[in-house]
Amino acid sequence: MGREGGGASGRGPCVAGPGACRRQPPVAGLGGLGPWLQCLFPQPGMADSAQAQKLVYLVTGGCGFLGEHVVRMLLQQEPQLRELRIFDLHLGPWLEELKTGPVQVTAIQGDVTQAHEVAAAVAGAHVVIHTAGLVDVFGKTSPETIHEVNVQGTRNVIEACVQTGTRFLVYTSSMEVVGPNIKGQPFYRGNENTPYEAVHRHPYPCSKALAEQLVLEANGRKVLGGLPLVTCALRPTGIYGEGHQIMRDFYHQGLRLGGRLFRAIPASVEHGRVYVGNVAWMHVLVARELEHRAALMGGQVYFCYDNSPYKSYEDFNMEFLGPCGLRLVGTRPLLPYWLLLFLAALNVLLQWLLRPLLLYAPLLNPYTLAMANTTFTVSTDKARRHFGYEPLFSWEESRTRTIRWVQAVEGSAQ
Ligand SMILES: NC(=O)c1ccc[n+]([C@@H]2O[C@H](COP(=O)([O-])OP(=O)(O)OC[C@H]3O[C@@H](n4cnc5c(N)ncnc54)[C@H](O)[C@@H]3O)[C@@H](O)[C@H]2O)c1
Ligand SMILES: CC(C)CCC[C@@H](C)[C@H]1CC[C@H]2[C@@H]3[C@H](O)C=C4C[C@@H](O)CC[C@]4(C)[C@H]3CC[C@]12C
Repeated sequence: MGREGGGASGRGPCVAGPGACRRQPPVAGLGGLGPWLQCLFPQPGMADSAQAQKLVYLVTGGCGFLGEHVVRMLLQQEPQLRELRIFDLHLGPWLEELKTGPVQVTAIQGDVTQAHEVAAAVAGAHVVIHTAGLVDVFGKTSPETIHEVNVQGTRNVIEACVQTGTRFLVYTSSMEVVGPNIKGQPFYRGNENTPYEAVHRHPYPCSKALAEQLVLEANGRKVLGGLPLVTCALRPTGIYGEGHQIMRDFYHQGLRLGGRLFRAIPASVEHGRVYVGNVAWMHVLVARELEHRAALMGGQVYFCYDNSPYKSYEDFNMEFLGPCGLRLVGTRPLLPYWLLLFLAALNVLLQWLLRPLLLYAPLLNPYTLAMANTTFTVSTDKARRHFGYEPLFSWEESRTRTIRWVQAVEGSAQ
């Protein structure tokens, strides 16, 4: 079987340097009770798998938006799990509830930029899912820090695998490794092989591209014991779902504006979105299948996709915010693009002027405007062909879960 790669490989240059399956149905509605109930009422074949609980997984960034879903998904869907290590700079209080289940849950407070902390966490793990990262496109952190966490942190994870003999590494990359690029060229329903000039300037996509490259190049390196490291990278588009901070920000902004949001982006600009539960499920499947399909999957990249509809960023958000009482005003953008660009540039200036006094980091800046205003959507079946991925959550279920979560945010804000 020929190797896939090519086109939208995301290995294009960063023009600025670092500065610049076995599918199982979800245990619906059980929350963290799934594994418990499965123990009490074993399904056919469960006795075997319970005896085979032998694997140790490490999830870096396991307390983040995606990381928490990966952690919960592993506990629900990976019968071979014996120990789950959760490594994060900030540990969440919700981890406590997981510690009473049948899988040993080990919470490790640590920093991926500290090689010794990473090595200690990785030692003895069979699989590492590396989701930890600094997601900052708003200028909250310096480019150097973004590089340190996203690139050096990933290098530390790779070296820890090599030094301690861990063979399987799954890296959470991003669509931004490919685009939108600095020229604002559309990527319309493309796949992993679609030709596209992946050229970036912003520190975040640059760091993700460099880190992904490190991960893919590490595939095949000999780890302690002499066996080869098997790596692959998952590239989610814009993730949405329970816990999505930016959705929460838009919701609160809409409430402040009297229940209205004002259209800024033409409805015709498609922005790729994928439900967090499906992204987590893809991570679990890849982690499971890497061993059996190392020759096919090692060194590969996969876009994360599901059946979420193709829409503009704002129209997509309204799928959830609409049922929560918000309205998107205007069928066309209310402000001309040049004025939005001017406001975005003004925000950069204000951020710089105010920096000695406070952190001013609004959602609108030239980079976020370009992202929202450039078509970037994926249409691929590579994950299905390579490891049998099918979305675990339908669009209807993803939508319902997200709406319920926004409504709960509303309830808790009152
Ligand atoms: N949110 C998206 O739309 C999206 C899309 C594509 C890719 N991604 C990628 O998915 C991953 C997770 O993103 P997210 O949206 O869940 O972000 P998040 O900020 O919610 O989660 C990141 C987690 O990493 C942890 N972390 C940060 N710095 C760390 C450090 N130095 N050491 C240890 N842990 C550290 C944070 O504490 C946090 O819990 C990131 O790698 C991101 O690049 C996210
Ligand atoms: C012009 C304004 C009215 C709207 C601004 C929206 C802006 C904050 C949104 C638009 C697109 C969003 C990004 C996109 O969904 C994909 C990713 C990839 C991921 O790796 C990190 C998050 C990120 C950058 C989203 C951040 C918020 C963006 C820029």
